[in-house]
This record gives sequence, structure tokens and C-alpha cells, in this order.
Amino acid sequence: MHCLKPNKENTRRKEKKSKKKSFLQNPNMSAKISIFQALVFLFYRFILRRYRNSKPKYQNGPSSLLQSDLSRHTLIFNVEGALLKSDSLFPYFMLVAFEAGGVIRSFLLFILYPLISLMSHEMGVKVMVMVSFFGIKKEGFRAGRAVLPKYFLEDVGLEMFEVLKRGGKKIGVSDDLPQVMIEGFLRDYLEIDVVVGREMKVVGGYYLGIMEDKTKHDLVFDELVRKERLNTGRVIGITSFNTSLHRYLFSQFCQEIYFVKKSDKRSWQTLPRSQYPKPLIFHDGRLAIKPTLMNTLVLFMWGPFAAAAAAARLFVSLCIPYSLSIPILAFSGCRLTVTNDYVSSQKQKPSQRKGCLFVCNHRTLLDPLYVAFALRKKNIKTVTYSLSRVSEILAPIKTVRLTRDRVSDGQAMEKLLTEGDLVVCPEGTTCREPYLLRFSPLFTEVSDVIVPVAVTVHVTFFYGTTASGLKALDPLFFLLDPYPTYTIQFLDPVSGATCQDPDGKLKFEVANNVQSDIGKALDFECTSLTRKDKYLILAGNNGVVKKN
Ligand SMILES: O=P(O)(O)OC[C@H](O)CO
Repeated sequence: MHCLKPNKENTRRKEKKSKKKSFLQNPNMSAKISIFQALVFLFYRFILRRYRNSKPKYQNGPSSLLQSDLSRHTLIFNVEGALLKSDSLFPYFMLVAFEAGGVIRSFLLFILYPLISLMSHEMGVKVMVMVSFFGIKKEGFRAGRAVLPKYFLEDVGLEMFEVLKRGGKKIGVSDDLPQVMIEGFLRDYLEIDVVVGREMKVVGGYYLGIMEDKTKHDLVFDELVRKERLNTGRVIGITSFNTSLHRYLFSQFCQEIYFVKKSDKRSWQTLPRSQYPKPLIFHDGRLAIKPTLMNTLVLFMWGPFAAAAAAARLFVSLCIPYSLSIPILAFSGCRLTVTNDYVSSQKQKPSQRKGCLFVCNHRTLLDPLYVAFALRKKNIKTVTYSLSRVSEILAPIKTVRLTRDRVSDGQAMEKLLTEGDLVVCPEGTTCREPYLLRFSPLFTEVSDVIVPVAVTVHVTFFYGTTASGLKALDPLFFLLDPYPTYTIQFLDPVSGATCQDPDGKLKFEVANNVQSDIGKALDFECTSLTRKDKYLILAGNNGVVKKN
């Protein structure tokens, strides 16, 4: 957040403003205020409106701005009123309640919703903030940067985005949404220069569930726009008819104000992923579906069935032979599609000294298990890095922990290959979106032949991965999903880098080629991002697992 330099004039203005507010907000006080004071106040407002700013030009819909050159202008827009397509803020507070607070808190928000919908808009927002934030540790709150951007981006109106793209400086203001919910999305993904959301009250490092007074928020806004006017001289406001308070503030400072109507929003398209100013590669949280009121109802109704389905699926995958478990799992909704079946296309050499090295991209911790399903082999092993103890115990195939020491990890992989087939995920961490992270080249040095495996996963309700949550629950969330679907594609084998590699470049070439082959097969973009990059964004740490 920006800092405001206090000065005498500011303080005087703030005092005047807070007096003005308390007069407006407390009807009991009005009796005590003399007619003279009331006249002075009205006169003050009249003068303020008349001379502080020339009357702004009110316009309908911001689409006419698409024809103008706005590169030297400052655009101030209301986030919920003029940028987001949907009218309801419930899904965003539900995401906070579920991801930061848990299932019970989200259920409370859900059952309170009928009551919330009967309240005034302002009171409804206050209740949603209270239920979602009360008692959440400020330091550990990561949903604003790690979870919400995905959902906000999917709700941005393309037409409004086009307007913002043309602007010079861009300022996003919210009447209702806390700063911690919108700052990450607006700054990191939409490249908005200044974000003015509602500040939250914090006691002892925990959110109280109450937003700071609106007067304080308005003063920040007031100060900011005043500064902008001095800098650029031209300020354009874009808001909606519903945001009454900001309409007043906007009219104080903006030369032109554009109003977005509900009907405008309905005709807007959604910002396509290909036009995101910064790609959304990483996100966290368990929910894979936007928790609108209807979706939340379906999620809670699915809950009891999910528990039964997860228990049954776990039993089947652990205790029944693959020939039976694969069709039973498919019947329960766990689908697996195998393309370029490796087993039938390869002539197995029984005399082969070493097992086969399968190298796949990493979507969930179950990738090696699904490769085993696809090969219909139980005697297959995998190496892992951040797998929880619970997952290790439950894993129906042998898992071996990597230490991140090149020599010992290489030796461990070579030893495993002498015992049979091995599955390796050289990205070192999972990625949910159509991107491939950098492939660590260690796998290229342990086998002459490498079989690249392209993996895609689709889930409906829950993600079976997490960066900042409890990793022990990863397999459970995957099994709770109604239709967790895997697609496995075996690609043509490539040669490893076990031969002479004097300048050490070959291993990187091979690793990059395998990444590129998988990328082409899946139509995913190859990146050089690493596990560290992902954990810094999502969890605020470098993703190193403590030795135990
Ligand atoms: O997505 P991550 O970071 O939890 O990685 C999971 C992998 O299975 C690690 O071996």
C-alpha cells in the first residue's frame, strides 16, 4: 500500500471530513446540530462541488474510450462495479472461508447466505467479511495471492480490460473487497499500478473480521486521486451505478466519469486466458470449481457421497489386482485413458539387464501410480521429493525419497533401475496449468533409453495437490473428486546422456528435448520455472523439504 505523508492541511481536512461523516452517519446527532451549522455544511458542499472541480462529464458505458488515446491519462476504476463481470461477491468470500478457514467456516457462510441476501449490500458484505476472516492469522493468509487471482481473472470483462490496457496509470478501487483479497490479482496479474481496497482490523496478528472505517478508506482514495491530478492533470473514472459513495468521490476528482450498467456487463465477454498480461501458471487451494451459491450447494451435497467414494476407491486401488481394480475404479468415476499403449507397441526383452526409465510431467502425486496402471504393472518404482509420510504408506507402488544431492540421488535411481522399471517426474513439483516447468537433467544420466510420458489430469471439484496446505490430504482430495480423469500418452523413446559428455551440455539438451517432446504432445508451454519459483509465489518459501 502507498504511504501518505501527513501534513497539517491533511490533518485538518481529515478532521473536517470525519466531522462531516459522523454528521451523516449518526442521525441522533442531527438534533444537536444547529441550523447554522447545517447551513455552513451545505454551503461547504456546494462550494466544494462548484469550485474544487469543474463539473465532470458523465458518460454511459466505457466502450467509447476504446477509440481514444488514453496513454497519458489516469484511469480510476471500481473493481467489483466496473471490472468484474459477476454481481455477486459471495464466491470470493467463500473461497477465503474454505481455503483459509476450512470446511466448517465455509458451511457457516453457506447457511448464512439466505440471511445475508436479505440484508443491505453493505451489511451483507460486513457479515461475509466477518465469517471468512475472523480469527485468520494475518501472516499466514495466502489466499489473496495464491488462490483468488485464478477466479478473479476468470471474471474479468474483456471490454473493460481493453479500456484499461489503453490507459496510462491505472488505479483500482474497491468499496467492498479487502485489500488482501484484491491486491495480488490486480498488481501481479493485471499490472494495475495502485490498488485501494478496504483495510482490515488486526489484533495480535489475527484478523478481527472487521474492515476499517469507510471514512479512512475514502481519505486514502481522496488523497491518492488528488496526487494523481497534480501529476497527470487528467483523470477518468469508471464505476457503476451501485457504488454510491465512490460516485460522490469520483465526481470530485474525475473530469469524465463512465458508468457501467448491469446490462453492459452481461454483454461483456470474459477475458481469454491468452490475453492475460501475465500468465497464470501457479495457483493453490483445494477447490477446482468457483464456489457460486449453486456450486457450493452441490459441493456440500456431494460431501457424504465423496467420503464413501474415496474410501471405496482407496480400498480397491490398494487391495485388488489391476486387472479388476482399473475397471472398478473407472466405474466409480476415476477414468484413465491411455494413448500410444507402450506395452503393446514395445517388444519386451526379458533378458534386459536394466528396467525402463519412464519420464513424465508432474500433475499430481499419483502420476507414477497411473503410469503403473497404464502399463498394468505393479512392480514399478518411483522417486519422490515432498511426498507426505501418509502418502508413502498408502502408495501401492514402492516410493524412494530423493535428497536433492545429485550424486546420491543418481545412485539411488540407478539402483532402482537394476531392480525394474522406474517412473521419474523431473519437474520436481506439480503444475496445474498447461505449462511445463524446467526438467532437472539428473534422469538423463541414469539410463541409455528414456521413455517420455505425457500426462494430463482433469478434476471437477477438488485439486489433489497443494503448496501451502497439508500434503497428507493430497490423495484424499483427489479421491474425493467425482471424476478424477487421467490421460497417459507414451512417446517415442529417446537416448539418455550416459555416453561421453565432456562439456556436460548433453544432459541439459536431452532434458530439454524430453520437456519439449512432452510439451508438443500436450500442447503445453515449456518454461524454465522451478519448484523454488512455485513455492515462492504460492507458499512464501523456497520449497525445500526439511530433512527428517
Ligand atoms: O507438488 P508438490 O511440490 O507437492 O510435489 C509433489 C511431488 O510428488 C514431489 O515428489
